[in-house]
Amino acid sequence: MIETNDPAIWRNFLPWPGAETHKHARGRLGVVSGRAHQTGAARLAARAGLRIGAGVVRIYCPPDAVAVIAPAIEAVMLTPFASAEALAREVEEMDAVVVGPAAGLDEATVANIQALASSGAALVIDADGLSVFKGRSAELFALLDRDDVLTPHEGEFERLFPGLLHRGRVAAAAEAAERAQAVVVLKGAETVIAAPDGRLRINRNGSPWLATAGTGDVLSGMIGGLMAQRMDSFDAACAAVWIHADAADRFGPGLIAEDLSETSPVSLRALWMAVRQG
Ligand SMILES: NC(=O)C1=CN([C@@H]2O[C@H](COP(=O)(O)OP(=O)(O)OC[C@H]3O[C@@H](n4cnc5c(N)ncnc54)[C@H](O)[C@@H]3O)[C@@H](O)[C@H]2O)[C@@H](O)CC1
Ligand SMILES: Nc1ncnc2c1ncn2[C@@H]1O[C@H](COP(=O)(O)OP(=O)(O)O)[C@@H](O)[C@H]1O
Repeated sequence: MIETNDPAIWRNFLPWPGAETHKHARGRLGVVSGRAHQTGAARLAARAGLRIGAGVVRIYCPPDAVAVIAPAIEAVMLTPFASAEALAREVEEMDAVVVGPAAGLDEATVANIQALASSGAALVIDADGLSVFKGRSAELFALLDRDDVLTPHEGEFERLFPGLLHRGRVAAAAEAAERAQAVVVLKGAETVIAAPDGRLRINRNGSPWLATAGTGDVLSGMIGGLMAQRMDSFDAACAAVWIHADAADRFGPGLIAEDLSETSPVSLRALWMAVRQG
């Protein structure tokens, strides 16, 4: 019997600010943007990370993207980087970093992930950050720590683990976490979350309203936002997957990815009240 991803399991581990908290202590999240014509995904992830409680969120972007992103953000901050080495230096202060959404399927993305892996930040790798390693997944796995998180949909999963889905989604996710030695979030109507130590949960509050562009980018930001606040990566992934779906369900018809960050505080408040009531 696979454990259902029930909030009662991780609710008490959710991070809340205390009287002595300041924004840097609360947790710092970095999000790597793609080039000038591919910046929306990073902005979606960054806003989601801020909404879920990271105290500081900074987008790192190629220099050509500054003029596009700067007018489209407020609380989220922005730093350009001109090379993978520069990115590695800039993210030194970050607790967690999201990389991959609309990053581009090219060697620059590979180099950026290699550079990020040498930083102290825990990584959430999504979208192009996964697809770019098609046919060379061992290179990606060699870079990962056990607290890093991969967030593939089935198409991306097949690129990294060809043929594995034939075993069924649950067995496939568990084997993938073992091979990657990282947390794997296999997205879908019932998202499966697997850790390299064998922990395994299946999420059953999935919402079909999530079947719209950019919702995966939001999820990566939510996971990264909780990891930046030092929540265990597996629990952070489980909590974010549940909150993401709960927020979608609360919004319902007409949902677009942008709405998730605006609705997630309602989900968070319900969890916060449940924790306070013991
Ligand atoms: N606002 C934005 O800037 C957005 C940017 N996005 C970025 O755009 C880039 C390309 O996105 P694409 O949607 O083309 O790339 P995908 O890898 O999602 O899709 C490419 C192909 O993969 C397969 N596929 C997709 N989802 C699948 C699923 N759930 N199960 C099985 N197969 C599936 C389909 O054959 C699809 O044509 C990515 O970097 C992505 O992060 C998207 O996240 C959408 C929003
Ligand atoms: N029918 C569905 N039921 C429940 N959740 C869904 C459904 N379709 C998509 N989702 C969720 O929506 C998100 C889509 O992510 P992804 O495919 O990466 O999209 P994008 O790349 O556009 O951001 C995932 O969290 C996935 O679990």
